Parts: sequence; C-alpha cells; structure tokens
Amino acid sequence: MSAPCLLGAGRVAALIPAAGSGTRLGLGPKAFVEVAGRSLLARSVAALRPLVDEVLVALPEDLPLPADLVALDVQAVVGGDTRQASVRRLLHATAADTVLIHDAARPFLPENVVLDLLEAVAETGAATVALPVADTLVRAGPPGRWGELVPREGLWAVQTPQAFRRAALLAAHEQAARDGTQVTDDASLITRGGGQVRLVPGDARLFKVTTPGDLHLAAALAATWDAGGPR
Ligand SMILES: Nc1ccn([C@@H]2O[C@H](COP(=O)(O)OP(=O)(O)OP(=O)(O)O)[C@@H](O)[C@H]2O)c(=O)n1
Ligand SMILES: C[C@](O)(CO)[C@H](O)COP(=O)(O)O
Repeated sequence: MSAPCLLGAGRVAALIPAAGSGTRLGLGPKAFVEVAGRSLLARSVAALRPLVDEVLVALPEDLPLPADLVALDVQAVVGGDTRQASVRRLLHATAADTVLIHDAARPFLPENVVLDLLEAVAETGAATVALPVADTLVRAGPPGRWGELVPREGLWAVQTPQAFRRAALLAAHEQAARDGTQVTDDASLITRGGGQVRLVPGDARLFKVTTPGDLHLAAALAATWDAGGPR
C-alpha cells in the first residue's frame, strides 16, 4: 500500500509547475537547468515519485518531456502564463483526491517533509511547508535605504510542497479566475476563501533556486545529496 493511502490522504497526485522562464536566473527555462548533471525538474520528480500515486508536470509550450522523466511515469501538460495558471491546468488534468503542489525550482526535497505534509493534509485538508523567519526583517524606504523594522515574531517563510483536497483547491482556483485574483502560492487561495491552512515545518535545503547565487548553493548541496547524505 502506498504512503498516501497509509496516511489516509486517498489517491495523491504530485503536481509540479515547471513552465517558468527563469528570468531571474538567466539561463533559459529554469526547470531544465542542471545541477551536477541533473535538471531541477528531474530532481523534484525523483523525490516525489516513490511517495505518490501519480506525477504531473506543467512544461513550457515548446519543450517536450525530457526522456529521463518518461521512464519515471510522468504526465505532462502545457503550462500557463503564470505559476497560478500552470497549477490550474494541472488541477484540471487529474482526478486525485489529494494534490501536492511542488515547485520544480525546489529540487532538494527530504522525504520526511513530504510524509509530514501528507499526514497534515489528511487531518486538515490543507497544509503547506514553511519555515519560521530567522533574520531581522525591514521594509525598505527610499531605494536601498532602511525604512521600517518589521517584527519577525510569528512570521514564517512559505515553501513548497503544499497539499490540499483537490476539489477545494480547484474551486478556489476557479473563483480566482472569475474574479481576477492573482496570488503567488496556492495556500493563499484557500485562505482567501476562508479556509484554514496548517503550517508544517520545512527544511532550509528546500530553498527555491531563483538567482545565480542559489545555483552555487545548489551545486554545493548536490555533492552531499547525491552521495546519499542525510535527508
Ligand atoms: N508561468 C509559470 C511560471 C512559473 N512556473 C513554475 O513555478 C515555480 C516557481 O516559479 P519561479 O521560481 O518564479 O520560476 P520562474 O517563473 O521560472 O522564474 P522567474 O520569475 O525568475 O522568471 C517554478 O518551478 C516555475 O517553473 C510555472 O509553472 N509557470
Ligand atoms: C510558491 C512559492 O514558492 C512559495 O514561497 C512562491 O510564492 C513562488 O513565487 P515565485 O515568484 O513564483 O517564484
């Protein structure tokens, strides 16, 4: 029996938005960028495939599914103009009970984080991985100048994966499409409709590869990760 079934989440689909253009990284479609010989997308898929019943990825329109993913039994859909649009297309392409949404751009995903998230979604219907903020926070004033201190108490930085009952997230996306709401993650859509979202402690290694500096960090981490270091 699969991990999701054991945890009571029903049939689980991992939905991976991977259709971004990677503007901030500047190396072309980001999900296809390689770290230590393996793409960000392949790393994210490999982390999730053993833990879920199906995997769907949203790709840029002109790019086929890489050959190494076909072997992993992955379905592809064409993504949209925004992350939100890509996730909406993925939601329409599955009939799973529970969906786990994970950025292709977060390639180092520890198994215990996924299992904690699946347990939480089975209990609550909506949960996201996140980390308590550890730095002092400031809102900038004039460009490049300290403006106002933001108390960090109670603040968490939201990561992925996030997990939801598919029907609830699909309804939230359809509502957002009707009223033109644009948000940067899926948990926000649930809370806009009055829903509760459980925060599940994440992992520093789940950082999102966004800028060139992150790629150096990813290469360093891959050396221990690929050698089977602690997950
Ligand atoms: N139209 C889009 C935009 C983003 N994504 C995906 O959403 C995740 C988070 O997006 P982000 O890190 O912003 O990636 P990019 O949009 O590629 O980066 P940038 O904003 O620098 O262009 C990534 O896995 C990305 O591929 C997507 O599926 N469809
Ligand atoms: C979903 C997300 O990774 C949670 O932190 C984030 O909001 C994505 O933002 P992006 O600007 O699309 O990278």
